[in-house]
Parts: sequence; structure tokens; C-alpha cells
Amino acid sequence: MSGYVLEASGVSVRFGGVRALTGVGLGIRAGEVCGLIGPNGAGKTTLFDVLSGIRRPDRGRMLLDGADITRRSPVWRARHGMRRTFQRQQLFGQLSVADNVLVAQEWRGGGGGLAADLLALPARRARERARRTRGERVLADCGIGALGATYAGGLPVGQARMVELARAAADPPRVLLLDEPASGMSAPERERLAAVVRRLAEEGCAVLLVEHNVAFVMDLCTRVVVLDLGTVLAEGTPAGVRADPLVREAYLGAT
Ligand SMILES: Nc1ncnc2c1ncn2[C@@H]1O[C@H](COP(=O)(O)OP(=O)(O)OP(=O)(O)O)[C@@H](O)[C@H]1O
Repeated sequence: MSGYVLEASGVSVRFGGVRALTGVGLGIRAGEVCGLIGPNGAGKTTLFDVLSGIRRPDRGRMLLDGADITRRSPVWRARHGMRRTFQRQQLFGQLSVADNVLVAQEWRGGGGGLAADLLALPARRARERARRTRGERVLADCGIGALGATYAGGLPVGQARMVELARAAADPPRVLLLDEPASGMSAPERERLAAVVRRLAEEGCAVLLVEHNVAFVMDLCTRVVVLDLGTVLAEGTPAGVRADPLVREAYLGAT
């Protein structure tokens, strides 16, 4: 056993003549926060698309708990505890913040089927209350507990990113893929983000985080993987990666 919750091996993706990923391997363990960094166009988002099932790789395979999920849909992966946020925000702008978070829990169903919904049976209402309570707790953890009734569409970037994090955390994730979660956040928001991510990891979640803010990554992550031109350039502790001459040349030296 590799000890990885999520593992990708030999992943290759081409867009016409562009090799976005070539033979990439990566694994994340329960309870770790792993950073994925690299220059623009290195293939980070493409790898996230492959891991979350949005894009089928030309080559390679993925394992969740050792079982092959390469051909599994994004929905199947989400239902088995894999969550993802996007570089470009994907909130339901017409819904309140509270409802954005509630939506993430709805896939489990209300219990009792359509009749329970139509008749608003007590068990159905109790389940809805429990979900709203969990949503409120997650929003409070994310520092946006006061925003539950606010429409998500009008939020400033930092708060909108927090709502995305809350939505991803509302139904406890086993694997969390965060694509540039700190972008547009203020320093206090970044601190809050780091605290929430650490807590999720302590609860056993495996976190993979793409982020251009290198200082943030080095501070938060226990391990860092560096992608460059679609391949893994380096991997190790934040200190080890920071000191790697190849990484300095390809990426850190330029930031
Ligand atoms: N849909 C697409 N069609 C064609 N080329 C693409 C497509 N998506 C990505 N690419 C190319 O694949 C390569 C990897 O892109 P990707 O977005 O994964 O990199 P990235 O590391 O996430 O970059 P950034 O840090 O700028 O977000 C780039 O050369 C990009 O131009």
C-alpha cells in the first residue's frame, strides 16, 4: 500500500501540439496539506481537471483508496468525498451564502422521497435543520458567519472565495483540491483560510493546493510539488524545495 488517499501516475494530457502534462505522478495522504506550485502554464489546473474527473487524461491512471477511478465521473468522485474549488469563482450568485453552502449537502437527499418533501414531514424538516446548522458552523469557521442571508453574487473576491471554501467543507471532504484559494484575499482572510485548511487536514482530509503566493504555500504546506512544463520538477519539504537549484532557476528565482 502506498498510503495515499488519492494517487495519480503517468498522467499525460495534450491540447493539440501542446503537452500540458507528461507522465505526471502525484499522491496525497490523509491529513497532509500538499502544495502544487509552478510557473504559468506549468499544467497545475489541467492536473486538477484530471484529478477531479473533468478532463480524461490521454494516458495515466488515478486511484482513490487504492481503487482505480480513472474512468469515474466528477459526480462519482464528489460523492466519494472529493471536493474542488476553481481558479475562477463558481458560486450561485442568485442564491444566498447560506443556500450556496446548503446546496453542497443536498445530494444526500432529504429522506422519505417526494412525499416527505411535499408534506414537509418532521424527519425531513429535522434533516434540513441539521444541514443548515452545519452550514452556519462552517460559515462561522470561515469568518463569514454574518453573511448567511447575503446574495453571493455581490460579494468581494476574498469573501466569495471563503464561501467556496465553506461550500467545499460543508459535507466533510476526504480529498480537497483548492485552486488558488488565497487569490484576492486580504492578509486576515488568508490567515483564516490557512486555519480552516489546517483544521480540515487535522480531521483527516487530504488537501492539495495550487497557489501562486509562494510564501503562503511554504507556510501552510507540509510538502510541496513543483510542476514545470507539464512535468514534476521537484518534490519535498518547503525548505527542501525552496533550496532546490532547479526550482530556483525555473520558478522561485523569477518570483
Ligand atoms: N483548453 C485548452 N486548450 C488548449 N491549451 C490549453 C487548454 N488548457 C490549458 N492549455 C495549455 O496547457 C498548458 C497548461 O495549462 P494550465 O492552465 O494547466 O497551467 P497552469 O499551471 O494552471 O497555469 P496558470 O498558473 O497560469 O493557471 C498551457 O500551455 C496552456 O496554454
